[in-house]
Parts: sequence; C-alpha cells; structure tokens
Amino acid sequence: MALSFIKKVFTFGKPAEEPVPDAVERELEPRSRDEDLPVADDPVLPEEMDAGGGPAADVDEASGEPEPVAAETEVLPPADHLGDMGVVPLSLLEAEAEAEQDTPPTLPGVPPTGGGTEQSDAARQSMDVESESAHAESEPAASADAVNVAEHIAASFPPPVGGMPGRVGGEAVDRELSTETPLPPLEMELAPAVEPILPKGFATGPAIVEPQPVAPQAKLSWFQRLRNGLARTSSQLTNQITALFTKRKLDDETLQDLEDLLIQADLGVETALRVTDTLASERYGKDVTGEDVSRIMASEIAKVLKPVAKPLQLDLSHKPHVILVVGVNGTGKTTTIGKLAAKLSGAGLKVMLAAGDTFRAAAIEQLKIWAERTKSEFVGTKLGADAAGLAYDAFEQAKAKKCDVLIVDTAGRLQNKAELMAELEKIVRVLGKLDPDAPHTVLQTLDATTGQNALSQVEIFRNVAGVNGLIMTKLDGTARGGILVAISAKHKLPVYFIGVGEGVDDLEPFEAEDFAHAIAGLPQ
Ligand SMILES: Nc1nc2c(ncn2[C@@H]2O[C@H](COP(=O)(O)OP(=O)(O)OP(=O)(O)O)[C@@H](O)[C@H]2O)c(=O)[nH]1
Repeated sequence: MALSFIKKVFTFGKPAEEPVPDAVERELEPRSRDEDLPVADDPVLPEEMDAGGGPAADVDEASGEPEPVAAETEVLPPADHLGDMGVVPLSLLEAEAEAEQDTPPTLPGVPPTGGGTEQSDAARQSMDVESESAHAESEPAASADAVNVAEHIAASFPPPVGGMPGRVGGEAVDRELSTETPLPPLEMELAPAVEPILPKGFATGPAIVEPQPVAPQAKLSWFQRLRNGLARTSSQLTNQITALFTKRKLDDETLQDLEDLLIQADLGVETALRVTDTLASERYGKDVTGEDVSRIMASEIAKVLKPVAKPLQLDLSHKPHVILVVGVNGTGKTTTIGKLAAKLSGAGLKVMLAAGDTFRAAAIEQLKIWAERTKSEFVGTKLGADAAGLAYDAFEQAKAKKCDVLIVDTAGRLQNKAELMAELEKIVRVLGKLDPDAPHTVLQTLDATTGQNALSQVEIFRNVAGVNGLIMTKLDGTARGGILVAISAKHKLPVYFIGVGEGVDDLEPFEAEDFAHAIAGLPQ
C-alpha cells in the first residue's frame, strides 16, 4: 500500500509520455463520473487515512497550544490528495503531470522558482481545460464540478503534519518532503524495493536444497551383521572383563568373578567353567589382560560349538525328504522356511511348502507368497483346519509330484501349552504313517533375542516332536547369542543355520569359529 501511495504521490514527476498503468485507470475512471462526485461533500477516504485528516497537530510544549500547521498545509500539491482520494479523473492527473513537466517539483519551504502556487495554478488550468474537453459534450458540468470537489477535498484534508507514520512509509516520506533538495527522478524512488528486515534465524527467497551425494551403502558381510547383532553381548562382556582384570593378578577371586560374568552372559555353567579352568591353568598368579581372557573365551566357546556346527543333511532317496519346522510363536519359522526353500530351489531341487500353521490366516498367506517367490509347490488349507490332516495331504501330494523336499510349517506354540504340544505330537505321528522315518528332519527355530527360556524350549520341543536340529534366528538384532552356547553344550543338537536378517538371503550356515569370535568381540 505504501508503494502504491508513493507511486501516486510522485506520478507528477513522471515523463508525460509514460503510460499510466491500467490498474490506476480502472481505479480512477469510475470515480470521475457524476455519480461519484456528490461524495465529495463526504469524501471516501482511502483505507489507510483517518477521517480526522491525519495525526493530531504537534503541541507547543511551552504554551500547550497546538502549533499552527497552515504553512505545511500548502506544501503538498492538491493532486496528491486528489489522487489518493481516488476521486480525480485520470485526465486531470495527466493534465497536471503535463503542467509540471517543465517545472520540476519543489519541496516545502523551498522558494518558488516558477513552481509552487504558480505550478498549482497552471496544473489546475490544465486540468480545467482537459476536464472540459473530455466531458464537454456529454457532461458539461462534470469537469468543473470535479475540480471544485478536488479543491474542496484538498482544503478539507491538510497534508499530514510530521508525516503519517504507518501510512505512506512514514518517516521515509517525511524525510523526502522536508529535504531542501529537489526530488530524485521517479525511477530512482521506485527502484529499491524495501526489503523487510527479518528476525535472526529467518531468510527470504526460495529454499535452496543442496543435493547430498548419496554414498553407496556398503552391504555388510554376514559376519559384520552377526557381530553387530552380538555387539550387546560382546561389549558388555569385554567391558566387564577389562574392568575385572585391570592391574590384577589372576587369583581365585577374579576367577570366581569371571565365572559369574560368563554365566550372566547366558553362556552356561559348563562353558563358564571351561573358560576359567583354561585361564587358571595358563595364567594363575600372573598378570592377565582383558584380551587374554577374550582370546581364551573365544577358543573355549568354539570348542563347544564346533561339534554342533553341521550341514543340514538331506536324504533325497526319500522323495521327499520331509522337514518339519517347529518352535515358539514368532521365532521365525515361516521366514526361515522361505529362506530354506530359496536355497533349495535355487539349487535345482523340487520343493513343496505345506501351510501347517492353520491358526493364523496371515501365516498361510505368508507361506504362499514365499512359495511363489521361490517357485515352490504350495499346499494349504482353510483357517482352523486340522494341521495333522494338512501335513498328511501335503506329504501325499509331494510324493505324487516327486518333490525332493517337503517343508511343513506349524503354528507357533509355547512349550508349556500341553494341548498344543499334543497337536504337534499328532503331526509327527501322522507323517510317520506314510514313511516311518518321517519327518526326517525336525527343525526348531530359536529367537536369539530370547535368553534362558530358549533352554527349556529346546528341552520340551525335543521331547515332544523329536527336534533333531536347530536354527537360531534374529542374530542381526539385539541378540543374546550366549544361550546358543549353553544349549549346544547341554543338548549337542546340530545347529544348521543362523538368521541374520529378514531377507531371503539372510540365512547363513552356522560357523562355530565366527560365532565364538563375534561373542568375544574379536575379529573374524
Ligand atoms: N531381524 C530378523 N528378523 C527375523 C528373522 N527371522 C524372522 N524374522 C522376523 O520375525 C518375525 C516373525 O517371523 P515368522 O517367520 O512369522 O515367525 P513364525 O515363527 O512363523 O511366527 P508364528 O507363526 O506366529 O509362530 C517376522 O517379522 C520375521 O520377518 C531374522 O533372522 N532376523
């Protein structure tokens, strides 16, 4: 608004040939008509002007009387007000502009050099002439009325005293008006757009987003993922071991403390004793570093795990070799089946997947998707159907289709739910009707984030379903892998694979040395 006002104020300094913007014309034209003129008695003020004719006059401090403002009343040419009132016909403005062309505008207080009152008179004459010629035919009285109204308004609204803060740019305009020098050319006045001064922390203009170079994400090796997964166990262990053996000779007390630490890390009493016995035999009474302990610990863990780190043996003479997958809810049975199927069909074997988890609709769907992804045969049934019956049907179909491997999924169940464990027993029994050796492999999945409870899981599933092999899943997460050492020491069941992610390729053959090193926080 301030800018538009300034434009209006300085329109008279523009060269005559400069076209008046359409917008101004549109604004002014209708108001030059007769119907607008009567308003002159009760002028319509621009929004930004007060009806009181601007701010109150300054008060003389000594007398308390308002200071006279008459001198300043004259300083603004009448057209200023008229233009801003929006009641002057465009033709009048143009006439005044022409009249001023030869006479540069002067400022208040500057002695007239052919301008001032004369200038105003000349402009008025021009305006009269223009007005008359513009409206002579159709509205002979209108132009005269317009001038009269304009003069009336000019007289009624004295120019602001001390400027109009917040109206037309306030101070900036005041300074221009009170200066003794001629006004600069219009272009110079309009050119510098007044940039708002923003508070600290802000900026104007479109946000510039620097493209960030995308660093190719290096795929972690499975050992790195295993180490990351076991980092919680290993760092806790190594920190405690380092703290225990700082500046201490190996004695009975430190050995007892070490044993406690290893048991707390789920490694089991047997493995803990193996580590402390070996340490004592090598370093008793001597200085021991944390690294010495880690090395011996890794070595003893590897000794426990090596006998169980075996490949999953398939007897393909069976056609199919039946693998039954069991375990507690959410331990990764279905996902692991998908990963196994991917490996087997990738190797050219004909695989069938049977959705024996009839408790969960999503589990059936999940296995079906895995079958599609791995190009395996799929046998499913409806939700709540008898799982043993489904397993039997699938076995028959796999035989008929000469599948190499049949993998049967089962619903997750807690080992302490007798009824559900009995159902599992039934599945095993039914499969044995078609082949006395079936299921040939009973795989149990163990969630590596579970601690001591995994020991009892293996115990009971082994007894009920004849588990003869293990897969530990979720070793990529915040795993507590120590329990696998305890389970291996106790049950000596083969550990075939470990899961190090949710992806199809995230199933790795179990490697005793790597696992031992990862737990001890040592490199591969
Ligand atoms: N991070 C990680 N997640 C896994 C792994 N294996 C399985 N999961 C995830 O664990 C969750 C449970 O896996 P499922 O395969 O559905 O487990 P389930 O034993 O079949 O589940 P229920 O049928 O409910 O008993 C899913 O979100 C899997 O993606 C693994 O090795 N690492």
